[in-house]
Amino acid sequence: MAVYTSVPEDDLAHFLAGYDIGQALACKGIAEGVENSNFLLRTETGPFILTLYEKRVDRGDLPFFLGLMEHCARNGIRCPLPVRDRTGEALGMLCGRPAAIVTFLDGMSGSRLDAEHCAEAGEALARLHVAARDFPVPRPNALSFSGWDSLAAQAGTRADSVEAGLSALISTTLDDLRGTWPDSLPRGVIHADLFPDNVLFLSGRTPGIIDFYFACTDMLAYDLAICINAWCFDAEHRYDAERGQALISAYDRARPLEADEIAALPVLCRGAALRFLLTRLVDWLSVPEGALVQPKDPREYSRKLEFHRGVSNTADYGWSR
Ligand SMILES: Nc1ncnc2c1ncn2[C@@H]1O[C@H](COP(=O)(O)OP(=O)(O)OP(=O)(O)O)[C@@H](O)[C@H]1O
Ligand SMILES: N[C@@H](CCO)C(=O)O
Repeated sequence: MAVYTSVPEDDLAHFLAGYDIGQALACKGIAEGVENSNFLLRTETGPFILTLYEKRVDRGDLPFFLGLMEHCARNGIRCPLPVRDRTGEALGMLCGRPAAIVTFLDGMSGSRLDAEHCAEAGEALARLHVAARDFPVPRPNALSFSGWDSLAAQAGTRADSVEAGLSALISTTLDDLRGTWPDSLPRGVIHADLFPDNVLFLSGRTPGIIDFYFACTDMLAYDLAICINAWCFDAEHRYDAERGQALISAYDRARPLEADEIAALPVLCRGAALRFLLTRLVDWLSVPEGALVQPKDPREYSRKLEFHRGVSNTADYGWSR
């Protein structure tokens, strides 16, 4: 459950009075997710998602995210659309938080992932990269390599209270990446959080893509590395080469990878594993008082990082062209 900010009925009624979607019939906090306060909002005109943006979303970035969703929808991606109020605004304030209403997307997140799910996710990611290619607004990635030192400093040696040796693993990985992090790969708009809970499968339809709130401008192959980590390990956090082969080859068919992107995948996967290890670790060590949230376990990503540290080339992921 992730509800950091509750919404009293009369505040919600006042907020909705500015929209043309009818009165609220129900508004329920949503269990999944850890970053924002999400509610399933049903009004007289149908289902919506009400989101109150929390600590990791900068209000100034919201026009980028909402504009990107509209751009992707216009370019064939099945994703939510922001609902604009009577003044044409997609972004408001509710209970002291920036807030927006988006359309509800049908579909289910895959609970038991298989190679088919991974192939669909790989293709969906590549289609998203192609669809967003001409989105005109840049947004630096605050959670790329340049942001990891400060996250590591926030956790500091408290990391070892979560798992013995974790602070050493983090500092060693940061040192390794400092000299090898790529800086000349193809760049564009990336989703940066395309985990299974952000892809909604529905038979006969392209997968729905939600949660654009980490989208930014960065290396496209880094987004693929984030997906390899999120989709291609089993419940015991062991790499599944069949899933990896399915995901990478489906991506490559929809947006052919360049040779230097292929060669860089192992280092990108290490960096992507470190990024989510660090954000999960910081959240794990600092759950706000009273928040209804189940933080995600950082040790899942220390396992994945250890795996990638043993990978010497991309063929080890089960895929080669
Ligand atoms: N437009 C939508 N249509 C249908 N369901 C949605 C939509 N947006 C969000 N959800 C549901 O709400 C859940 C949480 O949403 P979201 O992933 O955006 O939250 P979050 O706090 O950013 O979570 P995280 O970043 O940890 O994935 C999703 O997993 C999905 O079940
Ligand atoms: N998808 C992220 C949470 C949002 O950044 C994780 O699983 O750590």
